[in-house]
Amino acid sequence: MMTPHINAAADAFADTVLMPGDPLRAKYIAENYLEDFQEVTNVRNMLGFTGFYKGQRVSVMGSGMGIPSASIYYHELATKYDVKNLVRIGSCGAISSDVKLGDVVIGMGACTDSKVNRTRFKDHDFAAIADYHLLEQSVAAARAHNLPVKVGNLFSADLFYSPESDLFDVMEKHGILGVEMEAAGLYGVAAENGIRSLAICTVSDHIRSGESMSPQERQEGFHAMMRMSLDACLKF
Ligand SMILES: O=P(O)(O)O[C@H]1O[C@H](CO)[C@@H](O)[C@H]1O
Ligand SMILES: O=c1cc[nH]c(=O)[nH]1
Repeated sequence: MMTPHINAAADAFADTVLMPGDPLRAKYIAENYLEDFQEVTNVRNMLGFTGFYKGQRVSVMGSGMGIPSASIYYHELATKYDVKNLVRIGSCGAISSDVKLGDVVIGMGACTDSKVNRTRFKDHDFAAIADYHLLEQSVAAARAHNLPVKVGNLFSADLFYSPESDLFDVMEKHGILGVEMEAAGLYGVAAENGIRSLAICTVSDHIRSGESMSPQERQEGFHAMMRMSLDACLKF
């Protein structure tokens, strides 16, 4: 079986796929956390792997950056590979001084300046929300790891380099925990196809202070999020 963007066999993916934007973060997770793993797809170098974590079959695959790229993979995994749970494990920028570099935030909801959910939802405002079960199990896994996650709203931006700097003030006023580029699209695809989804992000940049992680830290450094999301998968 193949889609235009995934060259994996029909049964190549586990029910749960963890999805960083970066395919090399996916490779890193497979190599460092999964046993008996195999590369199952590599079209355009958007690498995907399936292996075992604490005895449970789990997959990890890159999504690319931004809702248009990621939605292709979310859609094909949901509709062609019968995947049940899509969990984004990404990076994000923080705005509030209450959210620090390295903090893990979970998107109970995701606002966006993208039109994709309006396109799906007859131009009305679709409330892009996480699946409650995945959220609950992820918060429980974080507690078990003594990882103080923050749960709330994300903002999925079309532009990484936005000219609208005053939008960050509006986001902060409305309690946005993290700015990233895929969660609202993920929640839209999941709702459209009746599957479960969640976005978990590690803060890699502070938009106010200018603090920023290196590319290598973004690829290989999010161990707290990797461990808690893999442990959460055991309960999905
Ligand atoms: O680190 P990932 O998961 O790619 O997530 C964030 O990083 C990318 C931008 O640098 C965007 O994809 C954004 O959502
Ligand atoms: O979209 C993103 C991702 C990481 N950091 C940001 O500031 N924005």
